[in-house]
Amino acid sequence: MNVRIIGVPMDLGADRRGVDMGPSAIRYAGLSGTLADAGHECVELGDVSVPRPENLDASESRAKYLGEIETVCRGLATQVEATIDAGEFPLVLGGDHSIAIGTAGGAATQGDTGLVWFDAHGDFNTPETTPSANVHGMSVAALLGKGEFADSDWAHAPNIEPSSVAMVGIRSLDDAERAALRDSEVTVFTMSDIDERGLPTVTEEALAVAGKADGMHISLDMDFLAPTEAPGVGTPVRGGVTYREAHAAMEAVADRLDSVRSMEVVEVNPILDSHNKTAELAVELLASALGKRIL
Ligand SMILES: NC(=[NH2+])NCCC[C@H](N)C(=O)O
Ligand SMILES: [Mn+2]
Ligand SMILES: [Mn+2]
Repeated sequence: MNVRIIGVPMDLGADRRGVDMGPSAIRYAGLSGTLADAGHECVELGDVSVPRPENLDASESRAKYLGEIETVCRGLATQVEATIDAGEFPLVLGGDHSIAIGTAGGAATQGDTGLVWFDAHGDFNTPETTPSANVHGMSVAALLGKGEFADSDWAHAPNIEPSSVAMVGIRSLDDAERAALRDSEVTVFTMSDIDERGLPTVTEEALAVAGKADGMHISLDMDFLAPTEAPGVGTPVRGGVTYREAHAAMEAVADRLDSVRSMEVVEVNPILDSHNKTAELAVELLASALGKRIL
């Protein structure tokens, strides 16, 4: 496969600084070499430019830096679209999870699109419900045009139907977010589902939900994993999936790779990490998702 690597050093969507260094840490952990060893041609497109928060004012906003995030996501969506149009595979490195509005939005320019969201969080808040005003907690709601995002031509992606969205690994929801998810047609596989039925089964079902669409986008938030495995994330939540479970989930993605249009890994924060462990794990998981096998 021809893979184009796009970095998005975005930290405007989250409270903890440092996630902007995620793309560098993932590259430093050997991404292109690992993917080349797995038989992929990799082209490095470098980073999308992101404004520095030091020069901006986010006070009083219910969605901090939304204007800047819009500009970045519009640019990112254009690059993702161009990559798919060229017959290549966009692999996007975050940055905080607000960038998914651009990545998934770009994938959705191609038509009916499903979404698999591996995350501890639902990212289903809107500016009306958010407790933090952080846009990384709103990405799925934005893509589905919830609340204030209904009229937004850059965030709302009408080609993504809620019934083609599946979340896996969920264990932290805000009250209004939980109510909104319950009311929606999004399929949510919580950690309880994983405990009862196992991650491979649950991931298969999530891929089947998203696979009803013509193509799908895979979004991997590293806080999907237990913080013991992935300490370098800004919003860790105890009780996530294990190292081996995460690989199994990514191997299930690889089995469906023909219908995967794009993928991203987000929320790697090297400042909070231990010896780049989380970035190294991100590289391993991306390789598994793109077809690397033990034997
Ligand atoms: N992509 C993430 N890590 N999102 C965390 C979101 C946390 C919380 N639900 C919020 O809205 O602020
Ligand atoms: Mn997330
Ligand atoms: Mn998360």
